[in-house]
Amino acid sequence: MPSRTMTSSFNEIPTIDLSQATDPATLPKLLIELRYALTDVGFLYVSNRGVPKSVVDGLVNALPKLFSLDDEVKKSVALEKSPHFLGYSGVGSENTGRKVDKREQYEFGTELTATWHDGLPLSERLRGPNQWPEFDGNFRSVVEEYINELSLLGERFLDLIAHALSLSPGTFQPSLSDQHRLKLVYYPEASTGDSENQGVGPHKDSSGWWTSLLQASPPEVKGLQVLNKAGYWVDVPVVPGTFVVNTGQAFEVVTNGVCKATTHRVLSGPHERYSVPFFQGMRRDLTKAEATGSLKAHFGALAAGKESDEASAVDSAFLKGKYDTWGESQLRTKVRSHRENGKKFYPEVHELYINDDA
Ligand SMILES: O=C(O)CCC(=O)C(=O)O
Ligand SMILES: [Fe+2]
Repeated sequence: MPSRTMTSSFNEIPTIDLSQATDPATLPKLLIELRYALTDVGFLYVSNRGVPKSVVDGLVNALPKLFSLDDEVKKSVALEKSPHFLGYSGVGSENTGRKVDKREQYEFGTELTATWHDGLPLSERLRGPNQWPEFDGNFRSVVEEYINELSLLGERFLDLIAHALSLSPGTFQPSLSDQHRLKLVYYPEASTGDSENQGVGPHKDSSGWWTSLLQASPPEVKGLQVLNKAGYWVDVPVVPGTFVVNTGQAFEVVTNGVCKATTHRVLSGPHERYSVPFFQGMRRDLTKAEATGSLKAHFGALAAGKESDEASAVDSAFLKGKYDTWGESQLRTKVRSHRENGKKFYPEVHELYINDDA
């Protein structure tokens, strides 16, 4: 790869048309666009995404009903019952950057059985079964199908990324986790005169390699913003038929900072909003040394670009090398985001994690 210095900022999010990846006539242009999106923006829209419309629509259509279920049903699958941080959490139970996020969510993951026992790293306890609410008989298969499709898309995407960064296909595959995670999220509308409008506070995604976000509300509903290198917030409007894909912290580490995990947030506004982020997981036992080691020479030749001061100040333990494994930093994020759960299931590290600002 030629050496380069990244100085430019961005004012909009580029779009990558995935259908161009299968045609040798369009692939070279696609790779150039993808490389720019990876190195200079960290966010992109993916169109012609190769996921059946029926799978996406099935999930989108379930959301209003899911969030209007009785409190009793929501409580029956409460996150606070799960050491795996899988389940429902209400407005006010999650923090980002020491402030409360105004959103409700159901978190699901690749369906797994719990296998953790004393002696294994605590982060292995993140693996476990989902909690399924009593709801429309079809719901579980709708979610499982969606997770399955997004897992496959994520693998195809990793190969395309490798290609765009002049690496062999399969380069990133050995670091994939057995668990990907999915959130179904509802942001209530902000009340008039409400000075606190943090839907989710500024953060870099800390659940793995890539996030594929489905903005599941109509285009007039705003909320998602990303921080550009000049320190300005840029809107990411809803574009029907696309996913918004962004770099997670693990990918920033692996690429030696060449592909930055871009800071983003959601502001609540005059409309309620639904969204569905899918987090492609990274092996929990992967160490920072292992993650950066083999590709050091490849990415070391590239100057890592500067980000804004606000972005550098965002909590990012794995990036800063504070914890040895990816799993530990992932567990730390979960404990910090859902503190009551952290205290209940992980008392031995709760204090350490919540007091340790990275
Ligand atoms: O709801 C959104 O648009 C973004 C959510 C998000 O950034 C997250 O959950 O990590
Ligand atoms: Fe995020």
